[in-house]
Amino acid sequence: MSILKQPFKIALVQLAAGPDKAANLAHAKTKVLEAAKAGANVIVLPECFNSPYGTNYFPQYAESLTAPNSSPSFSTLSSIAKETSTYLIGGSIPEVDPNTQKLYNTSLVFSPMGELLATHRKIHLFDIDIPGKIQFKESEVLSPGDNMTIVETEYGKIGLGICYDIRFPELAMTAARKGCFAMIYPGAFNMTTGPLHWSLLARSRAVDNQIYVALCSPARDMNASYHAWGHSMVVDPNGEILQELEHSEGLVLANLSRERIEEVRKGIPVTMQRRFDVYKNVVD
Ligand SMILES: O=C(O)CCC(=O)C(=O)O
Repeated sequence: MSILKQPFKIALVQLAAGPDKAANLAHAKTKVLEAAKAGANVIVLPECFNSPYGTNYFPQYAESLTAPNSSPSFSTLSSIAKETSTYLIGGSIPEVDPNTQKLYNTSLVFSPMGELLATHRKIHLFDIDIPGKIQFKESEVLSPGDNMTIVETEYGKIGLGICYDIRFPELAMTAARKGCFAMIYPGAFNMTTGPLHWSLLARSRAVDNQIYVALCSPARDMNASYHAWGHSMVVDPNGEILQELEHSEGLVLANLSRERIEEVRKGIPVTMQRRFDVYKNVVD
């Protein structure tokens, strides 16, 4: 049963990021402060918000998260969450594990007190090859995470994924069955798969599980090597898009309520109608 304990406002910050990490962090801070001023209680940043997106950039921008003081992104996110008294889903950053030298695409989540609540390493790496359109192979440099992430907040449980993770319905389904009322995905789709699948996947995960789904993208920069689709959006448990941006910087603001989840589940009670006796051996 997905429980949303009390209504709240979510903000998605669609941000432009350039090569200067310190400038990216300062810019993120300005925009998160704006979102908090607009009344947001939970604020989400995009995938790779502190660097350009690309396999060649990951090693250069990676930070070790074992000692928070040595990670400028960790300390900035923590202090912004505290300053704004909001839950901050810190998009993602390239992470290096200093023991293994392995790199990950990692999201850090902070409480309104600035405490680290969760660390999600992208589970499904973005390896695709659509001839003539786009070729990308994150696994050339990144390692995959091995854990699902569910964040406990005062509003209830939120499931977390990063970008390509949204293509795997099992992740959202499992989170919903563990009681999450929303899935949040910082993500950076592109100009090929963005128009085809971004909104379709968000609406699918929402309607499959009758939960809220939020996708937060970087703004599009046509001078960068990777052209992000943008279109950050919040989808309600009925698959309806509550708010969507175009490709420029901006803020999505949406109110999430338990009543909406209950209304949708009452009208179309699929959560009560599943036939696990028929398809219980999903993994087989
Ligand atoms: O799934 C896609 O089409 C895009 C995924 C992506 O850009 C990513 O995982 O970073």
